[in-house]
Amino acid sequence: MSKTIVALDFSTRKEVYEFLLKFNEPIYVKIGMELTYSFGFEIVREIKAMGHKIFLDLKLHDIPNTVKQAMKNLAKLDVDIVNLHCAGGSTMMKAAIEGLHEGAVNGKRPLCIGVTQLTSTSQEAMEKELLIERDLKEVVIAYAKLAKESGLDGVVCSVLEAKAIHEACGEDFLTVTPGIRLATDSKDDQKRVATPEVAKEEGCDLIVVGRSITKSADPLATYHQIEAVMEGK
Ligand SMILES: O=C(O)c1cc(=O)[nH]c(=O)n1[C@@H]1O[C@H](COP(=O)(O)O)[C@@H](O)[C@H]1O
Repeated sequence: MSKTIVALDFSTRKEVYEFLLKFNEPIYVKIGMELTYSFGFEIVREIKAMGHKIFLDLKLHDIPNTVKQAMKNLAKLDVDIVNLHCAGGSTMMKAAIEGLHEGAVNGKRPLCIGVTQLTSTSQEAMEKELLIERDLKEVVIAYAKLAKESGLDGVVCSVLEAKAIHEACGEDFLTVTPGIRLATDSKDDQKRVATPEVAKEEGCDLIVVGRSITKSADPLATYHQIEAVMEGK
C-alpha cells in the first residue's frame, strides 16, 4: 500500500468523488474536519466501501474520559488511523487507546498517532504564543517519547524531526509527516515544509499531501511522481 496519504480537503462531495475516480486502485486518503463536519461519518463509510485506506484526522484534544468515549466510537468505523493532540497529556493518550480497544472491530483497533507540534507552527509562534520557550525539535521529540510511553503507535511531525524521532523512539514508531511541498510549490499556511525527496531521505514512514496533489494540473501524475520518490523507484 501507498506511502502517500492524500488529504481530501474538499468542500463538496462532487470534488471528492471526481478526484477519487481518477484512480484505478485503492489509495490511502485522509478525511479531516472539513469533510466530516460537512457530511458526517457517512462519507467515511462511503470512501471505505470504495476500498480506500483511511486516516481519519479529527485531532482529538479533551479530558481523558471524553477522548476515551469518542475514540470508542471512532474505532467502530474500522478506519486505519486516527489521531489526537499529544498536548492533551499522557492520561488522555492512554484513555484514547483504551477507548480504541473497546470499540475495536473484530479485535483490530485503528492505529493512533499524536500530533506533536502542527507543521503550521514556527519556533517563533511556539515561543511567543504558546509560551513554550524551548527548541521546537526538542519539544517535538519530547512529545513523541510521551506518546510512545502512553501506548500510541506513532506521531504526526514535520519531515525535519522524523529521523530524530526514530532515533529516540525506535524505527517501528510511525512518523507521519504533512507539510510536504514540491520544490516549486508555495508554502501556503505551512511553516515546517520539505519535499518528498527529503521525506524519503529522512526515513518518514508516511507522508500526507494535500494541495500539491489536489490543486495540481494533473493530480494523478503528481501522485504517481510523489509515490515513486517515496517507494525509491
Ligand atoms: O494531522 C494532520 O494531518 C496534520 C498535522 C499537521 O501538523 N499539519 C498538517 O498539515 N496536517 C494536515 O495535513 C494536510 C496538509 O495539507 P496540505 O498543506 O494541503 O498538503 C491538512 O489536511 C492538514 O490538516
